[in-house]
Amino acid sequence: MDKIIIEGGKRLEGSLPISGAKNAALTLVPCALLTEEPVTLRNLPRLADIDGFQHLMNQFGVSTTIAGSRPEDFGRVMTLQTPRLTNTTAPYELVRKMRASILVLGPLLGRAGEATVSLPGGCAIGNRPIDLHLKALEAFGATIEMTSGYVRAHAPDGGLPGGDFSFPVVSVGATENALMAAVLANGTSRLDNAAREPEIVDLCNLLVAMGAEIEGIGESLITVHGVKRLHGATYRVMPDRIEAGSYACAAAITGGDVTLTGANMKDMSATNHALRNAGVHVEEVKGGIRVYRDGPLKAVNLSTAPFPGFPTDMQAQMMALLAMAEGTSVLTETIFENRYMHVPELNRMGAHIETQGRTAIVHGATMLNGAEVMATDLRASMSLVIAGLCAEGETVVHRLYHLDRGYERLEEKLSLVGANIERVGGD
Ligand SMILES: CC(=O)N[C@H]1[C@@H](OP(=O)(O)OP(=O)(O)OC[C@H]2O[C@@H](n3ccc(=O)[nH]c3=O)[C@H](O)[C@@H]2O)O[C@H](CO)[C@@H](O)[C@@H]1O
Ligand SMILES: C=C(OP(=O)(O)O)C(=O)O
Repeated sequence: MDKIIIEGGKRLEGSLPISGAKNAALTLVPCALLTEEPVTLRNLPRLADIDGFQHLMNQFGVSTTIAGSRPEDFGRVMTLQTPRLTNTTAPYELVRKMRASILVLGPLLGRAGEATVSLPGGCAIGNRPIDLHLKALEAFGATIEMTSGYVRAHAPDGGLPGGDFSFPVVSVGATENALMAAVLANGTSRLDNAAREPEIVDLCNLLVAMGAEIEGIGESLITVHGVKRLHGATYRVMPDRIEAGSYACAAAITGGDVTLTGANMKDMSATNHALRNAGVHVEEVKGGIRVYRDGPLKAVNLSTAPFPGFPTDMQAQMMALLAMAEGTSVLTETIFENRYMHVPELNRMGAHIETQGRTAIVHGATMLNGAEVMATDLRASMSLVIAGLCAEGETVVHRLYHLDRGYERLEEKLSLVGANIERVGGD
């Protein structure tokens, strides 16, 4: 298996391009199931998760063509077309590798009136149940059965009637599945306490471009008036706010000065606020965001929360940064019950971090040392890369498949700003 080797201590400087957002792309791609016309997605990141999703879509009879794939380009353009659904089952083999496959449930049900999707199961960061996805679809009139590890959903003859659902907990994926099911329902549906993440806004914008009628985009009460059919559209995937935040931490930990081209400031308020409190300068510049640091890093207390709160997907990267700050930072993870697996690995690099349940206490201003570390989940992997960039000596990050799910050609991007980083084939 490949590994990444980082020689720490290089100050990052220059410009680094931000890719299309993984978490937006994973909900935009299944929208192609909702129409027989072509849906073209621009700025789609080149990631293992997107390749996996493309494969899953092909199983349903979706044709996919890719343009703009010169090896030197970041991103690409994919056109998906579903003249006819040839299959409505998402098998265990594909869902197991990619949790976001559950996002085909809503659109398949909306278009075909039925869907069978393998239960995704838990993953490293937590149990991640899908009960709210199913309850929302039931509220719209679907019948749900569970058999042999699969969810089978059926709409009544004539399609889903639509209905109202209030989420007891904010869920990004359940809001997305519900929206994709509601757009083709016979009546009006209302989602209360819906997720307000920018990726949900991106999804709604594509659905509207396809002819959907949605009110309350970006708000916690969303109303969807079902339409008879949707048409094709061409749409540009939003920039990845988590990738941008991750590279902002990388720039900051090295005391660097990096412009994140293509990043969107307005999607990143909570992350930028935390960075500024930590003593990092974050400025909007033409075409992106400039991040630099010219003073010491300061301790910050943070609690993860649904948007517009501080994103759980930035917790691990910020923790690596705070390991080098003066003072003690207290981080609280409120979204996933097991999202501190980077802590023992960061401690092996010389950090002083203790965890007590959902709280992590980071005793900062430590000197980090390079070490061999094991990446356990996507953002945990990135926190180890960030730590490695400022550590003394060599850091070797093993198990790269997590990083490849969410960071497009990470080592190339970091090399562009002067990092001493390479990917090598391992045993
Ligand atoms: C592909 C994608 O977009 N992934 C993101 C998405 O994941 P995902 O959509 O899986 O996360 P959710 O927003 O659904 O999860 C939020 C919380 O709700 C709980 N829950 C969720 C669904 C459900 O049916 N029942 C339930 O109890 C979860 O266990 C978790 O505690 O949002 C998370 C929270 O911002 C991010 O960390 C992930 O990167
Ligand atoms: C947890 C994440 O993704 P996923 O939901 O795809 O596992 C993430 O992007 O940090």
